[in-house]
Amino acid sequence: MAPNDVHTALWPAPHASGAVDATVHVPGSKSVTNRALVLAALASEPGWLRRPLRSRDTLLMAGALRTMGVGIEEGVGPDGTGETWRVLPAGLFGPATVDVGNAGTVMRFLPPVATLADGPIRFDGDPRSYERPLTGVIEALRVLGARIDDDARGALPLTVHGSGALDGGLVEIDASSSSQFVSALLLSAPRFNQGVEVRHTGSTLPSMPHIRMTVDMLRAVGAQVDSPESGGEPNVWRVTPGALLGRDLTIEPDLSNAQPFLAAALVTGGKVVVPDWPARTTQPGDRLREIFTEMGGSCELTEYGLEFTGSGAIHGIDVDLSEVGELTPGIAAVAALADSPSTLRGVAHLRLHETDRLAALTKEINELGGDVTESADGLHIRPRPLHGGTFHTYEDHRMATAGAIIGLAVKGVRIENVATTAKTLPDFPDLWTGMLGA
Ligand SMILES: O=C(O)C1=C[C@@H](OP(=O)(O)O)[C@@H](O)[C@H](O)C1
Ligand SMILES: C=C(OP(=O)(O)O)C(=O)O
Repeated sequence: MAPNDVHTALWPAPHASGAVDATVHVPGSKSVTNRALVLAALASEPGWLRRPLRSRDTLLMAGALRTMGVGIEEGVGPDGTGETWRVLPAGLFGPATVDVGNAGTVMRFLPPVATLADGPIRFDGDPRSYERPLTGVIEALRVLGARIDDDARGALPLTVHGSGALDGGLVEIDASSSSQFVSALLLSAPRFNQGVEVRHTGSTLPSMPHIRMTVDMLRAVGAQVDSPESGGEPNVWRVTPGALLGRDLTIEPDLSNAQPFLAAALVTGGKVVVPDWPARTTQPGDRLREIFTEMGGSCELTEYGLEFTGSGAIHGIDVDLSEVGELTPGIAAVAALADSPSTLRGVAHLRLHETDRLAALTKEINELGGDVTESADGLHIRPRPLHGGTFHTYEDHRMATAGAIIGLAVKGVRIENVATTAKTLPDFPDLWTGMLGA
């Protein structure tokens, strides 16, 4: 296959001939890996990331930090076990060019890091990265003392003229289009001269668990953070300046990437076990235990992991997904196969994710015979008998896995560019066929 053909290649989504019964080892969390890389790079001593996710988004993050001077070595952990990245912090410097791909975490978390570099750091990425919201980060960094040349739209491509330090201080932002604006400012803030006080002024704020993940991970490396959850004002976060510790951190499995496998148990009335499901976590994917139970499954969380069992019935759901927006494509796919209608709400910001996910899900499910309509902030899904056809993915990993879920129950679904799952789960096709025992 010629290199470009991968984008138009069609993958015949496997149809399940019976109930699945599988154990699926899900690779590490994208969100945890990329936060851990940033925090380790800003620490005052070396650290380890054990079982990091190796996918397009995390390799872009590691590559970007390396171009700014950080050492990231392949290796084994301090006890001699486990695949590990050893991160060696160093003085950050430019000139350097960062490729953000279409990774929200890279395009938002790294401009604040770049303000601490000595020299210009240019940011560029996939065409879609030019359309994704970034103004909140750019404007906030300017208020905090940074010099940034952008394209006047407040978007990529841009150059951060790092001067080796940033004043920091108080900043107001509207993060209603992405929680990553808040996370980005907090992650680098221990290294700002005055730390930071971030005040979110917008009417809504999506993906709160991801902000809690940022706060928890900052605290775990020694940062002092005041947050709304710890008794602070709503929508206000404060980070005190200070040195960060190098840690030995084992990355949790990516619970959002566990979604298609749990969905397979639900859709086929089977059973899937995901080892190492954390007992406590800030990952939004943990909400699947509740959401997929309401949709017809049941689950048991043990020391070994999560065992999720389908009953054979799939029910529709009326749910606000604003906290867990990245679960929407997988929930929509299951909802299209349910025995009653669903309403998914609170996710208008998905129109500016990897693709316009609300439009893409509506179009692709309807082209298979479905009945989906967009609302102002989500989807109405009325299940209909579906038929085979091409499921376009718009370079969106979660569209590809959503199509694969439908393919389990509907013969003849062909997923365009399944390779796009490499953004966060390069092993997806193999894990999927392995789960099905193919
Ligand atoms: O901080 C993070 O790791 C993420 C935050 C969320 O972004 P938005 O708040 O932009 O939806 C989520 O959708 C994305 O997949 C990962
Ligand atoms: C929205 C997502 O990614 P990103 O980190 O690029 O925002 C996602 O993974 O669903």
